[in-house]
Amino acid sequence: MSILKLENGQTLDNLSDIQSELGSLNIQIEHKNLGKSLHLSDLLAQDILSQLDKQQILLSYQTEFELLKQQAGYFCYDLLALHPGSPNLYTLTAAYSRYHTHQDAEALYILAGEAIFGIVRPEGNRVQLLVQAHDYIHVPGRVEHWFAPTASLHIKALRYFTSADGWIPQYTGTKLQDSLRNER
Ligand SMILES: CSCCC(=O)C(=O)O
Ligand SMILES: [Fe+2]
Ligand code: NI
Repeated sequence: MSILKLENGQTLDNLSDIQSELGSLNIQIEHKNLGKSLHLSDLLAQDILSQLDKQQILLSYQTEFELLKQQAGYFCYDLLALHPGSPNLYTLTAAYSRYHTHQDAEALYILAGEAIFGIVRPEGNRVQLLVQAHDYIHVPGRVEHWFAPTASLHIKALRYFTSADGWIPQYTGTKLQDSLRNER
């Protein structure tokens, strides 16, 4: 389930409270357990996935993708799978965890593990959203954010793209450290 931390340190874990806090940015957050096979849960529990494993996982969510394609106009989807032993884990997370925007919307469905989105709200204050298994988030284009796995360093998620370009980051230079300093 998602948890939202406000800049004043208050945390919200009630989904409708979180949805209204993020409403001003039109960020969509849902929690839906799509209920899959036992075999799939075994795959999602594995760190090392073969190409075939990854294909199987993607195929398992094809039907949901087709539905989302109609509803939200997604173009394609892929699988993000990070674990402590992932090659170039730190290069990836270093890039993701810098504040950035992109033209395209950024949407994920969390399959396993967890991650944090840092988000700048229109009034300039910053919030952090923890997303976990079965959470679906849609961040509209041009919303300033960062993304990082939690200390568990485990995250598997479907990433939904609205164009072939993907999420080309425009780094904003907002210092993460500053935001942490501002957050009590
Ligand atoms: C790794 S998925 C989310 C990271 C991100 O914000 C991005 O790639 O733009
Ligand atoms: Fe992003
Ligand atoms: Ni759930």
